[in-house]
Amino acid sequence: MYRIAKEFAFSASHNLTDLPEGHPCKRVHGHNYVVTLELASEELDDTGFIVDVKELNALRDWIDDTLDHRHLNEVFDHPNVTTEWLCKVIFDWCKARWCQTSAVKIQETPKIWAEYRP
Ligand SMILES: Nc1nc2c(c(=O)[nH]1)N=C([C@H](O)[C@H](O)COP(=O)(O)OP(=O)(O)OP(=O)(O)O)CN2
Ligand SMILES: [Zn+2]
Repeated sequence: MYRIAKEFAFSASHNLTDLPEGHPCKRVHGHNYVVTLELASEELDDTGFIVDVKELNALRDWIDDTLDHRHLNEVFDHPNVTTEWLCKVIFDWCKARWCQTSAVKIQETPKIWAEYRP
């Protein structure tokens, strides 16, 4: 199996609305998110690529236009944009474009990451 991965970064705010009163993450706060998109394939194209990594800049453009410097609760009209939940959203966006999409990992803080890998 061949695998490639590319990182993308954005900054955004969110609040986890359904957490109990007093939990700090119930308040609006921000993160510098790092998204890692992974693609996997048993085969390579004629150039020797799974996918040209340049093509993956479509995700960078979508992140810049949709997520960067925005309030994620508003973007998704969702009360709890957790890192896990966001991994699945980005995974589905990528899978619709690149069938080789195999996982999306998001680093929310230097100490926390989540991954969606079917
Ligand atoms: N399973 C999850 N748990 C939590 C998530 C999440 O996405 N998935 N998110 C949060 C908050 O967004 C929060 O911002 C996390 O950051 P922080 O409280 O700073 O957590 P740290 O572990 O980095 O900080 P400590 O001070 O070490 O606790 C909460 N939970
Ligand atoms: Zn948070």
